[in-house]
Amino acid sequence: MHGLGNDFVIVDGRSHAFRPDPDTIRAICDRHRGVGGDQLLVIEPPSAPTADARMRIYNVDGTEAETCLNATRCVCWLLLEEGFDKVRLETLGGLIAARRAAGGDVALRLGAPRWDWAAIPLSQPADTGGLDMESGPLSHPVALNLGNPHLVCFVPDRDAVDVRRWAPALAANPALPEGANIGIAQVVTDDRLRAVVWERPGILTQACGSGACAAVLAARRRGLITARRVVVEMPGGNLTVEVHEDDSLTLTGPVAIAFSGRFSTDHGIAA
Ligand SMILES: N[C@@H](CCC[C@H](N)C(=O)O)C(=O)O
Repeated sequence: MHGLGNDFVIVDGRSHAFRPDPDTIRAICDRHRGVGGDQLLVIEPPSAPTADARMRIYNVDGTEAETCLNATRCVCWLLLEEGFDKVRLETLGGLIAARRAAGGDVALRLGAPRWDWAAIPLSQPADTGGLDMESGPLSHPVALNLGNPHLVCFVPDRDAVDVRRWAPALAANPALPEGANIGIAQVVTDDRLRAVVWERPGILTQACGSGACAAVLAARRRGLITARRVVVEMPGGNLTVEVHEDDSLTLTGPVAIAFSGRFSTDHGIAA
């Protein structure tokens, strides 16, 4: 499935456990020799009675990520199609509630972000409203944690930035012990941003749900916008982010199935 081109291989491991090792994850996500995708997702039975299912999120390098909101929208859509009214999905980054929205979209309700330096995490105390970091046109990023770590840099023109050239140095900054997703954002109007995200562990994605939320929250924190309902244009399409009074969020956008199939253990993929 994909959310605006942010694409995922999703394995339903609820009746047959699927615990891929890093080599298997890399093989599945390989765009030339495997299925290909920005992440591998495994649906598991919930560990808490408050959740309907649990989702594990594996990055293309085999590491496990805490949060991926486009992935959450895709997996929640699958669960909603099974007849659930609303869905609560457990992730390493927390419990996320989802419902159907207009036009077949999926809306997620998320808790407030964390802004303190230790929660990003950063290796030492710093003002997360503008870190002392720079890489070419990217400077003084806002840092926040939405279950996963994000830095957001504001630029006058998103498309003028050579993201592959400048973002990796920020992501590798030693002040980020767990790395970070690097957002490059441009304010278009008070309720419209343009953004692109260099995701951990070093891929440029078509869209990023947590990156869209991070861009809106960072723009509000910097005083660059005041709107609470903001459209974020990403290369793959638009996401809508609503910031509620208590700083909780609603993220809404489309999902789509690309194809479905079965893994075989006979063709080099270990299940
Ligand atoms: N790879 C990331 C998480 C991916 C974010 C995702 N695309 C989204 O939609 O939120 C990480 O390691 O944190």
